[in-house]
Amino acid sequence: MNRWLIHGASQLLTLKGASDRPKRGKQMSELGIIEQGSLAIENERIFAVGSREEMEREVRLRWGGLDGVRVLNAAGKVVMPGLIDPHTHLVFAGTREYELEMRLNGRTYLEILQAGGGILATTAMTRSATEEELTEQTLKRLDRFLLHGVTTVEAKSGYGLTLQDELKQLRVARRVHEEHPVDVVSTFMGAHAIPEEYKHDPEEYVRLVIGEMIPRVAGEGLAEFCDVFCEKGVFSLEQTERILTEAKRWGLVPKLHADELEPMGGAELAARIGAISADHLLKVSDRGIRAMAEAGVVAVLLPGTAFFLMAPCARARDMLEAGVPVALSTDFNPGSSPTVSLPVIMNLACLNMKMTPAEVIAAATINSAHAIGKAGEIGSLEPGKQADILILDAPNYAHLSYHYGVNLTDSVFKKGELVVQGGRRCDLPI
Ligand SMILES: N=CN[C@@H](CCC(=O)O)C(=O)O
Ligand SMILES: [Zn+2]
Repeated sequence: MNRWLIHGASQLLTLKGASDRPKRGKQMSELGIIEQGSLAIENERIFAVGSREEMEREVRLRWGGLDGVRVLNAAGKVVMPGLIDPHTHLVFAGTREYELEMRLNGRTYLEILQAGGGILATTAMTRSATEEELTEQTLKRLDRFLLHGVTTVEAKSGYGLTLQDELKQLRVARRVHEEHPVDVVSTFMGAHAIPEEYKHDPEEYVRLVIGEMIPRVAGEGLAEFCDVFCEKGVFSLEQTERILTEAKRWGLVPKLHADELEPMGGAELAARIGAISADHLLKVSDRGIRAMAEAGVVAVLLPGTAFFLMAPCARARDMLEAGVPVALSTDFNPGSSPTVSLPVIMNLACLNMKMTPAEVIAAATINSAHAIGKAGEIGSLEPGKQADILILDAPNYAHLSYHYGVNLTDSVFKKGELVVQGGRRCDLPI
């Protein structure tokens, strides 16, 4: 029996009460804080949460004392749900550091893509890599996510762009999910770019995505979601709608890269088609914001991408005021956001989108869990939920957005196992 008592945190952030529906508006600032909070774990799950005194009583009653219970003293620390990253392009080969200089010299992100670079450069490198090579590189990245307090990531395919190479990426995502403590939730994104070989007949590629890729991915149970890069010169609104409609028919839940570089009506489509999230949204219209609020589509905002592409951020405050549930993500990928640090993204969300330190915590935990349909299991510290827990070396939550670029992760529990302690992996053989 695995039993832990995490004891006497200066702040324990429960984020309770939002497992059924994501937090919106003022709820985003309510973190359900327990001062001098304690939490008990039994096997993979949280079994009780409360004040120090309540938990001492509970532990005596339920466990008959502390025999066989491991105790972690969290005095002076913050205990909170493990961070959840709901939008990454985790599985790829190679890097694109040279594009930074091209962009600094005035080339735009889309120009680089249209010239066969960008996503297409990573596609070429990913196609040439073996499943073994991709697995090894992806496991390393997951280690880095974990050391930054992240316990679940969503991962998109989209650097294969052939049936076999898309399946290869998704198989790697499944394999690392099984091998690594961080949970990986998969999204099929065959419609990430038009591959070179279909440049002169993009419609033919859309037919391939719809007719062959979606049935195979869904048939093999390799993804839960389907995403499309709905953007000028990439996939049109009409093509996006066709792809996502077919995905739905196969049981894949729609997501969208929406209104990132040009206003395309992506947010409106997300609402209309019943997408679980619409992501990016730098150029979203007022109508799109209203439609998302009405339909309850989670806005996954990616201020690290805006920062790295030197673009103005999404209008987070307008979305929050309109009642759109907001989540945050790294958008980790080799082109537009090569960072694994969700805490840095939270800091950027405060400084560049004027979200508060409390709002960004709700956005990167319970609302991120909603963006990937997992809020019944993770995203808050409540009895019965998976024991995915982050302990910060800081006396209150505001430190997370304040020490920018500093990793405050002290300890991490994943499914009730202590996997990071003192900022280092502690579950590996020496
Ligand atoms: N915008 C499209 N896709 C990714 C970037 C992928 C890449 O540049 O490799 C994004 O979300 O930013
Ligand atoms: Zn993306």
